[in-house]
Amino acid sequence: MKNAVMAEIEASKPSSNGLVAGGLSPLSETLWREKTNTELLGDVSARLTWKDLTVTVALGNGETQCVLEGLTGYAEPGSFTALMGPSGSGKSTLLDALSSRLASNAFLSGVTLLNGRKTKLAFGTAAYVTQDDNLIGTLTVRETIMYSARLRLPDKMERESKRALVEGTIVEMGLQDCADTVIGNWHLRGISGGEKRRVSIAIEILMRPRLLFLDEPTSGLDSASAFFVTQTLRGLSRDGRTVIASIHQPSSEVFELFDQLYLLSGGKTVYFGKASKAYEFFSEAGFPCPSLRNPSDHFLRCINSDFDKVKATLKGSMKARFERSDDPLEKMTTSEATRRLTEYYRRSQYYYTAREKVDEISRVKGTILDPGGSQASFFMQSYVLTKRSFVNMSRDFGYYWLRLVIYLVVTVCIGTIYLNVGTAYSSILARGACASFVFGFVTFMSIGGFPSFVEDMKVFQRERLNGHYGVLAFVIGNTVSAMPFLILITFLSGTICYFMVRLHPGIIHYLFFVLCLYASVTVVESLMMAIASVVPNFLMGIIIGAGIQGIFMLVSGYFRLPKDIPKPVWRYPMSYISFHYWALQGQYQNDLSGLLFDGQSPYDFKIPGDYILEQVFQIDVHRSKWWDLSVLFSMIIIYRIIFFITIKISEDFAPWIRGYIARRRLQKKQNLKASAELANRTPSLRAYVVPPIASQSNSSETV
Ligand SMILES: Nc1ncnc2c1ncn2[C@@H]1O[C@H](COP(=O)(O)OP(=O)(O)OP(=O)(O)O)[C@@H](O)[C@H]1O
Repeated sequence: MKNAVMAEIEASKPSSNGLVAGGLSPLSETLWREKTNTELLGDVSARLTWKDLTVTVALGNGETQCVLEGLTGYAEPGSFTALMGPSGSGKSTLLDALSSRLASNAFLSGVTLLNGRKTKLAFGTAAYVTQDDNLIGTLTVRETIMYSARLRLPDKMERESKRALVEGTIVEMGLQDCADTVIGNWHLRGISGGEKRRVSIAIEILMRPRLLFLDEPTSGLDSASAFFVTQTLRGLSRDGRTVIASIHQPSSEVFELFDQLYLLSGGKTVYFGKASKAYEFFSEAGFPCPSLRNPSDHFLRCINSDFDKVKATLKGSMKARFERSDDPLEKMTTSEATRRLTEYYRRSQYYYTAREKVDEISRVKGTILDPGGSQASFFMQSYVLTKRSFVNMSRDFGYYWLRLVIYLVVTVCIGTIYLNVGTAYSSILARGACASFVFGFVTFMSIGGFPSFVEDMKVFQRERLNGHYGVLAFVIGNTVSAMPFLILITFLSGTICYFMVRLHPGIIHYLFFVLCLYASVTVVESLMMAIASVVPNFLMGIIIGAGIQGIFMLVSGYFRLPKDIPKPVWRYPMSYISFHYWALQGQYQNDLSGLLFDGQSPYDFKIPGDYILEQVFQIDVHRSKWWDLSVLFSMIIIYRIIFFITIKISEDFAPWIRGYIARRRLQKKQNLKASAELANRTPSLRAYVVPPIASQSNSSETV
């Protein structure tokens, strides 16, 4: 079987630019099924319909905007549907609406059915290649696709077979020349934008999804690559898959590959039907395509009204030329042309045929498609994610290496400032200050890793929405992969600090100090990861993380002694929630207990460390320092659970809450509009609806 796959890959010779000639899938559907040990259980084809789909977004100023208006259409297995329209016409919004991924401020109405049933398409039921290529910058193209394959293909499939499948997909997307080049990030120059686009597509077509959405898959590609990529997508659809893609500026050859065409302008349907009939439609509507013009260019020129003003200005300066032209577009504004085309479509047979077809498909209750994202076991997902994350962390200089350097430099500074601190009377406060700095500021520096966490979260969100793996596998992978780096950083810097300052002698005291440092840094990491899952923005995340840690430091018992901290809020519960508090209490005990300090004058008695702990630092010496350390380790687990819960909440509850808020807003808006209309018709009601202060001229605005 392995040989058969390789033979089939070999047979598909790449063209000069590296893409497979003919765009046919090197691995046929049957062979793919055999290789992956997956069977087609019944009819798993995806018939998608949408009827009277309207998307309204709530804008920042309280207004609402209708982005899509009453769209009706369908996509069938074996067909390749292209969405076209000017920039801002609503193509991405339509794809988002169909794939259940609308933005938080968007409200959807209308009916979307998959195989005649209401289904949520996120988390693996459908695959979606979005406009942004969120990839791990330190991995090569081959590694990226290979990890993705291992995350999703069945465990029992041989590694060699997975490799063969990956190589096939690399050839299919014309990526063999850059297969060993890294994707690239802020400090690594990697593959080009067009190649990144193709890697994103390769990752999704690897599993041969039943329903595939692509947002501008050919953007950034040269015309030959765009042609071959489109041909591959069409080849995929010929295997009984349903493919819907938004496409900008297709060449005439690319246009010929489309089965169905959905033309949008200003959120309205201008045309939906067979791509080959669009030419006829435009002629019938009075806008025939001139003989030497690319049909898709012509269609877009007819419906892009963004430049009407520019056109009018140009017309003024080149009057004679425009007057001679018999192009209907020169005789009217494009807004007017779009309006005429939209109206013509609503009256045409294309519109009625589409609606009839939608009703016909919707009536057939087909198979319920399960989220079919990953076929790998939970353990395989966790293992691959841990390994991938570890490789990324070890290659990304900004993730841990830079922090290690800074930690070493800072701890050498601490070591020289508190060098051989001793047991003189003045060393009591010096030891307190040193511990406070180490567990306050040194752990605080861990927020430096936040930009890398945000990048990780972006990749996670893309993969999660496409059902590549579960949330728990991600949390485990992220936690375990970070451990060796955090151990290295904290043990190295902790050791330097401990021995330069000469804190309490003894191996157990040393171990306690570095373990406490490790636990504190890991808690900060976990806290920042939880923040990154809620606030995926560098600046805001760092500000929030810094703010939280600042508050925790304040109540740690150093800047204000524990018993002096105001009891409501600050002492209970804040100081107990603060990890600085536990770290400092534990380290004070670890360092001072058992030592004898000089008195203020040479004639004074020696002061026992336990006395200082109780009387100066107000520490409960009856509580074991190991208890403080275990609280810190529990906090790591608690923060990781919080991280898991925040992701689950944002997946499961947030869309519901957002939908509810959007519905309420829309309802309020509609009620106000209805009241205003009623008030205009019934003068006696005006007083109730229009605030008395509003003048007659701006009353409608006020309403
Ligand atoms: N969540 C949202 N909030 C506010 N406005 C939105 C939102 N979603 C879409 N829009 C607006 O709706 C319009 C359509 O956006 P969309 O991204 O769907 O267009 P598009 O056709 O995909 O454009 P492009 O080809 O440039 O990507 C735009 O004017 C956009 O600003």
